[in-house]
Amino acid sequence: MARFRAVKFIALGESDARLIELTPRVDERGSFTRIWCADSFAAQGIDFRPIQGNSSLTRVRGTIRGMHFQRDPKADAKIVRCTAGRIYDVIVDVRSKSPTRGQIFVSELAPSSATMLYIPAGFAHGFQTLEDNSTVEYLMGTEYVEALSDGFRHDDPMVGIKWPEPVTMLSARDAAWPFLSERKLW
Ligand SMILES: Cc1cn([C@H]2C[C@H](O)[C@@H](COP(=O)(O)OP(=O)(O)O[C@H]3O[C@H](C)C(=O)[C@H](O)[C@H]3O)O2)c(=O)[nH]c1=O
Repeated sequence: MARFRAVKFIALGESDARLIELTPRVDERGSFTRIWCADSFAAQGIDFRPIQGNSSLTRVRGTIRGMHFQRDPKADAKIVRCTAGRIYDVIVDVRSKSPTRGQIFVSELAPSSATMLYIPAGFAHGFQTLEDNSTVEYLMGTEYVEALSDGFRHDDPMVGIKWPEPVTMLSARDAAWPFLSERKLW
């Protein structure tokens, strides 16, 4: 029985976030790709178990979703994958005691790249779409708790994220986050 070739975990800077290179198995019908494998994550020392799966469709290029995170005790680790279109994905370490606190890590995700992103609990996450009709699939390590849902502005000067394109759409909630200078986040 042919074994699946292992996926490849690539560290993002000095952080515990990982870009994961998947291994599509191609044949004349198309391809088959293993997305989640407990053994692969355990072998990397990553304690992550999917609890919930989500999918978002974003119709207009240039839309930004984020920056979002869930507060303790339900800080959410997640696996993120772009299954249609293309996204400029941004994570920011908001853990007050982390050696990479406040650091920004950027990845471009698209179906063709056969990659996905492991985002540990304690990171804020957001993305800007680089094509119309971009779909993002998530595996979440905790359930969604609206009361613990939190975030900050995509253009918060205390963070300094550089987005690649003009912003075309933003939810009212994402436009209304307080500036970090008005709150103590880390
Ligand atoms: C996250 C979530 C949301 N919802 C409900 C709440 C709203 O009624 C609706 C849309 O939620 P929201 O506007 O927060 O969707 P996004 O702006 O795409 O938020 C996501 O975008 C950034 C980039 C992320 O990393 C998070 O996964 C998530 O916060 O779905 C649920 O029912 N379950 C959930 O797990």
